[in-house]
Order: sequence, then C-alpha cells, then structure tokens
Amino acid sequence: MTLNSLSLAAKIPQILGQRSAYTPNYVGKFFYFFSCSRTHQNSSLQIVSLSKLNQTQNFTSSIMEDPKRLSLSSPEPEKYSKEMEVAVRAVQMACSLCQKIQDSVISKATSQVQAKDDNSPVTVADWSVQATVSWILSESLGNTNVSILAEEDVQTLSKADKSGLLEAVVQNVNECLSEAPRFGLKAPQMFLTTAEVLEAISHCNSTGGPTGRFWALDPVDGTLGFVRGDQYAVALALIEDGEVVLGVLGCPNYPMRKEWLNYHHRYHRIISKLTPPTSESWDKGCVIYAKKGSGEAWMQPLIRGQKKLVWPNSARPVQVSSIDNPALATFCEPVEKANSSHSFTAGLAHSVGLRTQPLRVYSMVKYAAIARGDAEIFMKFARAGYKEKIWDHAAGVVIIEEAGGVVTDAGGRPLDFSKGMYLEGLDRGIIACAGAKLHDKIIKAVDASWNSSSL
Ligand SMILES: Nc1ncnc2c1ncn2[C@@H]1O[C@H](COP(=O)(O)O)[C@@H](OP(=O)(O)O)[C@H]1O
Ligand SMILES: [Mg+2]
Repeated sequence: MTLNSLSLAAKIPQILGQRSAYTPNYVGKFFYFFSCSRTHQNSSLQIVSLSKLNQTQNFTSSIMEDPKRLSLSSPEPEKYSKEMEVAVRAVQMACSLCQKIQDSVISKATSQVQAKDDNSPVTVADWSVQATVSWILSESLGNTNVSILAEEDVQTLSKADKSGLLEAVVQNVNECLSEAPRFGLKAPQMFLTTAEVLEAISHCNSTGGPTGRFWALDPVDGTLGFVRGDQYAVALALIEDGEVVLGVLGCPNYPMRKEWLNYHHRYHRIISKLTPPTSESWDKGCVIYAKKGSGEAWMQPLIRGQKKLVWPNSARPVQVSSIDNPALATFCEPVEKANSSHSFTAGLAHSVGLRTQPLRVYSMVKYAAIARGDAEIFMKFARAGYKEKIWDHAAGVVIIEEAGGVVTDAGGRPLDFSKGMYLEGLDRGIIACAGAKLHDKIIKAVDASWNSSSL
C-alpha cells in the first residue's frame, strides 16, 4: 500500500461512518500470517513415491498431493484427510459462488437487497451452495456414505410459484460445478437437470444424532450480513458419534487487516479498488479448517480469478491470541441485538474489565476472528427459548479449539452436537475465548449477574 493510499484509507472510516463507536487500538498492524513461515509442505517429510501418486489419481485428476498424506514415513493416509481436502475444496467453490451472487446484488440498486424471503438473492445463494456442496461431497466421497444435515429444505423451492427461483438455482449450480476442475474436483459430465439439483438439495436430510457420521452445513451463515454486502460464512463440519471431527469455515469477506472488521464491508471494497492486492499478499477472504485432536488449525486464501487450487494452497497455521488481560482483549458478538443481548454482554464486559467497544460481526466469522487471533472473546446470549442450531457453531468450535482456544456454554460445559439439529441443553449462552483465564473470568461474571438480568 502506498503512503497516499494509506492516508486516504485512514480517512475512509470517517467518510463512511464506523459501524460501532469502537476505536481500533491496533491500527497499523498487519496480520501475522504474512510473516509466518510454517506451511503444510514443510511440516512433514516431502518424499512422494510415483506409484503412490498414481494410486490417488482416481480421487481427482487435478489434485496436487499433500506430502503429509503420502510421505514414506506414514504410508496410510491420515484419518479424515480425504474428507478434509474435499470439504475445503468444496467450501472454496461455495465461496466463489457466493461472491458472484453478493457482487451482483451489490452492483444493483440497494432497494433490491432485502432480508431473507423466498425470492431474495440470499435464498438463491443458500440453495445453490447447498446443492453444490451436497453434489461434490456425494460424488467425491461416495453417495452412500454421505449424510448431510443442512439449513435449507427442498419443499419451498419445489413449489410451482417458485419456478423462477428454481431456474436461477439450477443455473448457478451448473455454472459453479463447471468450474470444479479449477478447484481440483470433478465436474459433472453433463449439466445437472432440475431434478438432479433438487435431489442434491433433498439429499441433505440427515437429522443428526449421537451415532454415525454426518456433515452439518450452513450454506450462507449470516444471512443479513450477506444481503447487506457485509460479512458472512460458509460453514461445513463433519460430526461423528456426536463429536465434531472436522470444521471448515469459508469467510469470503474476511478483511486483509483485522481492524477492518470494525467497518462495514463497503469500506474494504473501496480500499481494494484503491490498492489492488499484489501477488505476494492475500486479498480479502480465507478458508479456515481444523481436525479434532490435531492441535492445528489452518488457513488458506480464497482462489480468485482463473487461478487453480493447488493443495495445500499456501495454507498457514493459525493460533488464538495470547492476550489474557481483559483490558487488552477484544470481544465480539452478533450485530443483531435480536440474536444476542447487547445489554447483558455490556454488563459482563464492564464487570470483567474489558475496555474496548464490542466488535460486532455477522456470522461465524466471529469464530474465525478468535481462531486467527484477531479477537479474544465471543459471547452470544440469545433470548430465552431460542434454540441454537448445530450448523451455526459446529465448524467454528473445532477450529477455535484446535487453534488453542476454549468454547463452552455459560455453565462451562462443552456444546453438545449429539442431540439432533439443536444444541439441546445449552446453558444460557455461548462463550468462546482465546484462553482459559479469560474464559474463567467470563463464566464467573455470568454467574454473578445472571439472576439480576432480564434474560
Ligand atoms: N433470535 C435469534 N437468536 C439467536 N440466533 C438467531 C436468532 N435468529 C437467527 N439466529 C441465528 O443466528 C445466525 C446469525 O448469527 P449472527 O447473529 O451471529 O450473525 C443465523 O444464521 P443464518 O444467518 O444462517 O440464518 C441464525 O441461525
Ligand atoms: Mg447460520
């Protein structure tokens, strides 16, 4: 970034207006990943036998082999490595699809951007992503093995008066799937018919539960952020016997600099136009992923333009922040106060000694911010009676935990993904922290103030 554009950049929040009264206390710091050197490639032995390479060609012809999977020292592929790779590639595709739809929405008159209803652009994105991810998972992992629990159902889409919507979905899905080879995945041999697209969506009929394996998918998490041109996420998690074993979070609008999370995303759009990304730097957007028990969470940039995804796509490890002093910590929460009580968290923040204004961000991008070390605390206290859905949390929880953080309900218990589509038995709210010390303080503060709250 040049000096001129930096000084102009510094003025833009004033021109556009900040989303919150928060004044960033860390302006000027670049994300640490630009200087971080550990990558997938050099974290394991890099000798790959040709015969082993050939054995894997039926998975996908354009995949670049990850030495971790095929090193001579560990001939057996690591558990879930294929699922992880397919899931990350599928989420990359889904992010690309969402970006196209969001861009087309933003370039039109803002009056066309509405909250979610059956004909809104977000609905087209929801169904298109669900169909695409469902098709890719089934084709790449074997139809009979793949069970998916996802947010959208097929009934509304199949109604006669929704034929325009269905047409748009079928077109989006086919356009997206035709790009599959660029993401290292197989494209269908022919365009999918309407019936095949509906079949892919309705295949997501898992009801979850305590046994077996299923995927939890939120095709567009943060509906409001999406339609408002702001943050949203594509969230995919693999759950086995009630435990989240893989989490993948696509965050297409995650900004290059963490302080930009404070501003409406249109700020970032203007900055990108002023300072187009260089080949060495990442533009906005990332996919973050983790496997349970690995002690690692990884992040890779989104694939843009006509580039090909070559695994592991410059993946870098991410870690939670080491800040444990509440006075220095940043806490994030939903933008919508209907989704979480802002007054209750303000009281908690005060009693714990948090000094900064909350960082209000749509969607599971909040989980990504904790995992990347860009914020230290996430709190969500929904109104009494609201039941949290597993797809809104599963991917984020495993990613934060493997990045070194802690996620529990307000009673300090782990979230329970074994009871179907809801987080049954959740005690009051959700608290995610970079470390145990901050987490402990917040849990105690909740206990101290809960009875006098109106929640
Ligand atoms: N009244 C409510 N209380 C709490 N969460 C709610 C809610 N209504 C919707 N949500 C959930 O909150 C998610 C958005 O999270 P956030 O508020 O952090 O951006 C929504 O995901 P979708 O946008 O995928 O529907 C939805 O599942
Ligand atoms: Mg959601």
